[in-house]
Amino acid sequence: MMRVGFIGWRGMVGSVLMDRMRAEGDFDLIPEAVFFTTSQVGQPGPDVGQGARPLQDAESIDALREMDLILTCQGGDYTKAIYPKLRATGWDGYWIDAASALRMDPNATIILDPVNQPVIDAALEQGKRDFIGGNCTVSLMLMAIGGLFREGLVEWISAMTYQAASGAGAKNMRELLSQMGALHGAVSPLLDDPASAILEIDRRVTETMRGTAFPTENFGAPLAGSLIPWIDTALPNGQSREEWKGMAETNKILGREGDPVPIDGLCVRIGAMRCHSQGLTVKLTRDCSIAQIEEIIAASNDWVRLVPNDRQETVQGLSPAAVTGTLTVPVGRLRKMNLGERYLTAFTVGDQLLWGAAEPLRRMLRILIAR
Ligand SMILES: NC(=O)C1=CN([C@@H]2O[C@H](COP(=O)(O)OP(=O)(O)OC[C@H]3O[C@@H](n4cnc5c(N)ncnc54)[C@H](OP(=O)(O)O)[C@@H]3O)[C@@H](O)[C@H]2O)C=CC1
Ligand SMILES: N[C@@H](CC(=O)OP(=O)(O)O)C(=O)O
Repeated sequence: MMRVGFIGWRGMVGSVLMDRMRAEGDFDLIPEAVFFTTSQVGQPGPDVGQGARPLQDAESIDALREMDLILTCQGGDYTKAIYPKLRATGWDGYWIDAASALRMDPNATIILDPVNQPVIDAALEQGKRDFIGGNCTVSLMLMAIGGLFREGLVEWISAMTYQAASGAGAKNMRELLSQMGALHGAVSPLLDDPASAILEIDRRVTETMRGTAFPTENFGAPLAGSLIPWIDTALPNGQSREEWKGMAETNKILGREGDPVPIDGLCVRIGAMRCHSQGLTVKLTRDCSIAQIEEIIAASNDWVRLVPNDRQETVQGLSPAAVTGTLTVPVGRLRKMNLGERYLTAFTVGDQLLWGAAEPLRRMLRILIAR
């Protein structure tokens, strides 16, 4: 593996990827890292230990064809525009992509190696060359409870999600903070006065949130102090596309499209910055003690962490505030439900820019470099 081309490296997902690759010394393993851009051709690229060379044109098929491997975080529109043209030239390099555009293509493999290394190995043996990062919510759910799937314990899952602003993009993270600031600004004199009436504060907050000056250009609705129970586009069956991905991508990741596990739920945007959370209901295929379930989950990968079903530990460790910026995927609130012994509930949190986006990509790059 000689030349690796990076596209989308300065965006939000790409920047997290670059940080992780630097931290793990990944660039030391790449003989030639070539950086592309759609808007800054010729400007100096990043220095990853090989000197800062001029950025190349990400729309030049000729330049892209020189690469043995392309890793893109540029987004689905870029993939749809460039990938078919590049393959049409006969280019047979590896394509690693953060965008969803190619995920369900039969030739593509969705990558999450701590969960589906055997699926990745089989794809490589079959000569497959397209390796696509999964949807953040799906990847984080599988990092959390992949062990239960591995043990054949999952009959079905209902996943209720609490998704961070970052999933909608950098502008949306800014808008969330602007909304928070606008709400605070509307009542700050009243907050400073301990004698002020809380219902008056609440009235002004509501008035501000509903006002035409409230910044909602990106979300289309208030998120700070509220929530948005719809993510992505609508499908004819009433699901949102984000909800559809839960079942479609999970079963593809696990390589069990022929015998799919039913998964469904509601996906909700909340005012967290970059951690997605999920409340899961799992119908187990057989009765299994909580101790056994905890053991299976804890042993399933190096990043999952069991949080005891204890108030203090949950409040301290099972939240976006505790997890953000880390690779740890805590799972807690594990207990059997009143519904019956085979109904398990769990809550999990994960950083959607790390395991939800950048981390599976850099790990796939390493897998390919090591071949
Ligand atoms: N956000 C998320 O949670 C997830 C996103 N993805 C996928 O990754 C894609 C990229 O997402 P994301 O990283 O959020 O997108 P960004 O909007 O942060 O970056 C995308 C591109 O915008 C260009 N750009 C223009 N102005 C700037 C600027 N000021 N700073 C940085 N980049 C700039 C860059 O391209 P150039 O250098 O060519 O100008 C950059 O690569 C998505 O479209 C999606 O397909 C996948 C999983 C999760
Ligand atoms: N849709 C996700 C983020 C994302 O980029 O998903 P996907 O990679 O499946 O398009 C969210 O809004 O939280």
